[in-house]
Amino acid sequence: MGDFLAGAYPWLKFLHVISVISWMAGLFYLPRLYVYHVEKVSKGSETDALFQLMERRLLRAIMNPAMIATWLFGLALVLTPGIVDWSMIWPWTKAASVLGMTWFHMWLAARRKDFVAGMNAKTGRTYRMMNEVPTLLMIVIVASVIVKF
Ligand code: HEM
Repeated sequence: MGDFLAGAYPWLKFLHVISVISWMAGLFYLPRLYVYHVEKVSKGSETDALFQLMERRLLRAIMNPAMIATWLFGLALVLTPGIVDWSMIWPWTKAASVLGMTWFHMWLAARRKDFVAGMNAKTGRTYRMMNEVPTLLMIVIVASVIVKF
């Protein structure tokens, strides 16, 4: 299995990065949709239904599959011989940040259910602030995998 993963390494990394880009696009865009949803749309209106549809499609059709693919190809890279040296710092900062990113994804999914139930209690300001979370985590992750401190 080690030999197979080592041979497939460039392709695994290619697939990992493509999945990451798709996942991140959703992680940046969904909180922006929530900002406009909470600030500009009245509950029960036609626009409310349209926002709920866009949010559901973005989460189910793009973000969930992209997150799963990112994890699968990322874990395959972890198992590839000679790629991760756990005595260094970067695998730990990366691991902590991807767990944070996954938590953020789950938080967004829970907030979508609040909108569906007509029970959103968060303000546009909260969603604007939470929008910075994936940016900060992305900076730590990319520094970890590129600089490899
Ligand atoms: C979800 C769990 C994840 C796991 C288990 C994982 C694991 C890995 C591993 C082991 C590598 C190979 C490093 C190397 O070749 O030296 C890698 C590469 C990479 N990862 Fe992840 N990763 C995950 C999520 C992410 C996320 C969320 C991002 C971006 C926000 C990301 C960005 C990258 C990039 C840009 C590379 C290529 C670095 C290079 O050029 O070598 N990864 N990942």
